Amino acid sequence: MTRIAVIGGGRIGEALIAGLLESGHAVRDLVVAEKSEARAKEIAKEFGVLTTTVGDASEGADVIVLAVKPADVEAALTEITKIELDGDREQLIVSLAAGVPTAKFEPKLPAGFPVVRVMPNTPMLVGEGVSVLAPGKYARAEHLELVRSILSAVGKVVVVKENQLDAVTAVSGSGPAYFFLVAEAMIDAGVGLGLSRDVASALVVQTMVGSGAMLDRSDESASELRYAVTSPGGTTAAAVRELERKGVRAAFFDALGAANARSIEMGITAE
Ligand SMILES: NC(=O)C1=CN([C@@H]2O[C@H](COP(=O)(O)OP(=O)(O)OC[C@H]3O[C@@H](n4cnc5c(N)ncnc54)[C@H](OP(=O)(O)O)[C@@H]3O)[C@@H](O)[C@H]2O)C=CC1
Ligand SMILES: O=C(O)[C@@H]1CCC=N1
Repeated sequence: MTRIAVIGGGRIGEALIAGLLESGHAVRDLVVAEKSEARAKEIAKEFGVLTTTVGDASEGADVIVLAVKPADVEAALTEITKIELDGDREQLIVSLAAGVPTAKFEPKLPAGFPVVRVMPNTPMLVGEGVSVLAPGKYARAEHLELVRSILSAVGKVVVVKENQLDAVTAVSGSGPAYFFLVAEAMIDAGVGLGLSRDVASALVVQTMVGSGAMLDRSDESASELRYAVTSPGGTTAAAVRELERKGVRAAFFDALGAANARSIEMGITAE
C-alpha cells in the first residue's frame, strides 16, 4: 500500500484524511505532521493516525502531501528537504496549496524530483470531492497515475495544464463556499417567509442534493434543467427576474474573477 504523509492537518488535510480512511485506506499507511500540538492531538484522537514531525512523516512516505497555507509552503519544504529525499524510491510531493506553482518547489528539491500540484475541494470528506491535477516538470505519467489512484477514492479526478489551476481554484476549490453561501441565504429567506429554521434547512439541503444529482445524472444542461422548473408566468420566473435584476450572474463573474486573481497573487507572494 502507498504510504502517505499529510503535512498540515487543517481543514483540507482533515478532509483528505477522513475521505481516505472512509474509502478503506489503512490507518497504518497514513501519517500526519501538524504544527499545532492541540490540533495534532485532535487529529490523532479523531482518526487514530500517527502524528509526528515533518521530517519523520516524510522519511517513511511514498507520497508527501503538502496541505499547509501557501505562505507556509516554503518553511514546510525546508523541513522536508532536511531529510534525504529519495527519487529512486519514487517519492513524490503533492502540493494542495492554492496558487503556488510547481516551479517554486522544483529548484528547492533534489534534481528531477517529481511534484504534482492538485486543487482539491472539501467535499472529498464525504467522497464527493473533485481533485484537479497538474504535473510539474519532472512528474511522469506514473506519478500522475499514482496521485489519480489515491484521490479517485475521495471523488472525481481531472487533469489540466498547470496554467489553468488558478481558474480551477476559483471554480471548484473555492466552489463549495459559494453553494454554502447560497444555502445560508435561501434558509434565511425561508425563515423570513415564516418557515421554521429546521424546516427551511431541510428543504434547502434536499433541494441542493436533488438538483446536484440531476445535474450529475441528466443529459440536459444546467440551463435546460432550469427552464423545466420555470413555468410561463409562474413563481420561478418571478424569482429569477429578481435574481437577474440584482445582478447574480455578474456577481459570479466578478467573484470567480477575484478568486482567480487572488490565487495568482498568493503564488507570487508565497516566496
Ligand atoms: N480549505 C479548503 O477548502 C482548501 C484548501 N486548499 C489549500 O490547502 C492548504 C491548507 O488549507 P486549509 O486546510 O484551509 O488551511 P488550515 O490553516 O486549516 O490548515 C493548515 C494547517 O497546517 C499547519 N501547518 C502550517 N505549517 C506547518 C508545518 N510546517 N508543518 C506542519 N503543519 C503546518 C497549520 O498550523 P497553524 O495554523 O498553527 O499554522 C494548520 O493547522 C492551503 O494551501 C489552501 O490553499 C486547497 C483546496 C481547498
Ligand atoms: O480559500 C482558499 O484560499 C482555499 C483555496 C481554495 C479553497 N480554499
